[in-house]
Amino acid sequence: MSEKTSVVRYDKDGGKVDMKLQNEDAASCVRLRNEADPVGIHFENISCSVRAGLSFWRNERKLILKSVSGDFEAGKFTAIIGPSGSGKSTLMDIISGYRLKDVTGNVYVNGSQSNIKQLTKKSGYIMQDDKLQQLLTIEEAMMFAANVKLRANLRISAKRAMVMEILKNFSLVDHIHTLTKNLSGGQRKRLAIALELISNPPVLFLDEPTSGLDSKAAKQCLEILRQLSFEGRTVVCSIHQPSTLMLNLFHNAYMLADGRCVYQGSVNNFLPFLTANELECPVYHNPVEFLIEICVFAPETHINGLVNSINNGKSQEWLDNPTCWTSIPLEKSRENVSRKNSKVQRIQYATPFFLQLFHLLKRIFLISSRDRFLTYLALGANIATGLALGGFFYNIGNNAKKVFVNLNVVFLWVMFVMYNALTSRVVTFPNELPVIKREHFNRWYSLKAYFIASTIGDIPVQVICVSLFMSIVYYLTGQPVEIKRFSYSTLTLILIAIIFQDYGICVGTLLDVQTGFIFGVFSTFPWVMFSGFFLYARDTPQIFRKLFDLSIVRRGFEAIVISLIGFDRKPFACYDVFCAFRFPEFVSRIIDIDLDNFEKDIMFLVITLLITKLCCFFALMYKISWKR
Ligand SMILES: Nc1ncnc2c1ncn2[C@@H]1O[C@H](COP(=O)(O)OP(=O)(O)OP(=O)(O)O)[C@@H](O)[C@H]1O
Repeated sequence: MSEKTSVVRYDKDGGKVDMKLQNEDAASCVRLRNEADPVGIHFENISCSVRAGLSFWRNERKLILKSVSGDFEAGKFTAIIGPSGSGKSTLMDIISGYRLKDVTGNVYVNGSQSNIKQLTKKSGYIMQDDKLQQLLTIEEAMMFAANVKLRANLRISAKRAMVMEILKNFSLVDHIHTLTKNLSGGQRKRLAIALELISNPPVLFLDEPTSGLDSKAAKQCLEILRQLSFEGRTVVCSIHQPSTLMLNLFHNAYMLADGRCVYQGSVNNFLPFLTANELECPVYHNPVEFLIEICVFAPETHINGLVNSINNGKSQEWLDNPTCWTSIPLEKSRENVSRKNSKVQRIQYATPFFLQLFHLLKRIFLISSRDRFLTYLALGANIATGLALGGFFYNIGNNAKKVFVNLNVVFLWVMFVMYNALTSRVVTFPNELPVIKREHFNRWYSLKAYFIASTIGDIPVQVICVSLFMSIVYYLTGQPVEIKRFSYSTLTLILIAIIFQDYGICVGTLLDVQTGFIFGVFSTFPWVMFSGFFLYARDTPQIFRKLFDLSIVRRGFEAIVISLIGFDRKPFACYDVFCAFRFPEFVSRIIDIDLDNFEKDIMFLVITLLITKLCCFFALMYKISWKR
């Protein structure tokens, strides 16, 4: 029998439970913690420019980082400080590999030949406004991270033990069953760090981890980070204006002013550096605040003096134990931070594709089951609209006198399903984007796995909502009670819903909520105009006729009309002496619909769906991977 080790776990109420852990699990847990090698980062002549102004014609550019150099020493806790807008986040984005566009310069990692993707592989980046999955508990969020970020062959009990150990260090065990949306700001920040620590990256980048926290929570957060650096990690965090107490928690400081380096060195050398530059920091004055004030208010010449004194970050004079970077063979270790080079290597994930897919799907269904409000809202909207339309147009489906009213109702079905699917995704998807961005950038899972999981996860929602809506409205409006006709028209509406849902995701990916909403609704206008409902193709000039064939609304509308009045439907019932529109073929000719087009329409919708899916994927890729 294998030996067991005692590990403390916590039950639902936060009480301690003695968990017997297989010795192998304990060993894997320890092994994982010790796997990281210290990583030192050196960067040289990093510049970054952005477009200045909105003119498309003139390519005016503004330099936001001006050839800065510096060192983030292995196993040290370094603060990037500086006035607002000095370029702290930009520098962090560049060194972490998050920003690749319009960047020049070199990054050296431990002196070995590497590129920016290799550094990304070794690091975790916790962004300023890190968005977490709101509807997962701390334990679920951590276990999801453990499942996708740790080796697949690691036992679940080992993963669990590791999660509990990290949570214990972050004082989060008492809240493991609390939903992340209910956590305090400090707890959320700690959870964001804990999530990245699961894969034990040797480098951690944190953009303003203390923003929005009170001084106690900020200090607690920095103490944890300092502790992580003692364990051999290189921890770099940007911080706006640290108090003296906070500053003393860091080993090194790297200070920027107007995109240039004005100080690099140990925190202890801050005052001697000021004195060496003939700047006398008043007693009881925070030296960082003092230097920031100088950078903000003093004339340009003063800043130039500081930049020259520190050689824009190249000088290592004020670091306690400067690394001898000159011993590195530059040709081998040098790596330009350009996109071209960074794309050479493919990202590797800890778990295989299908496992990523499995865990993502599990999370999607868990979140959907928790998102009661949205679920009830979606179901409620479909039931209410179905009842309203069914009530207004009660039992008209077989009435020869109301044939055209019935067609209006069908068009309303299409409009409802289309706008419902489109707007719901335009509004909700931008909230999901930052989470995907963070998780994908930190190599939790591939974009392909996420996309396929979310596609599969969205299908049941659309199928249930549309089927529910159709069951009500189809029955109440008195359409033919035939399974074939009902299933054909429902299938068509489901296809329309999925196409417009994907279109909504595309728009929501590329635009913000307000612009996306306006653009999304407005851009459907051509499809509606050429739907053949307001205007028949035969009444328009020849050159516009093809547009009717390309309209998704037209094809969807036509397919539903055919499933209702096509397939050799019997004449409509006539309750008057004479009814002009008793025969479905005659009606179809009047409304310019060919009753043999059903397969073609469905084929068109399926191809459009595939194209929209591809567009969605590329939009996501553009936003998350390429536009960096
Ligand atoms: N895409 C962009 N287009 C135009 N200007 C930009 C862009 N990105 C950054 N900037 C500008 O670059 C400068 C540096 O921005 P950055 O966010 O790095 O500053 P920061 O030091 O982190 O500021 P804060 O402490 O306020 O967060 C700012 O003036 C900012 O307006």
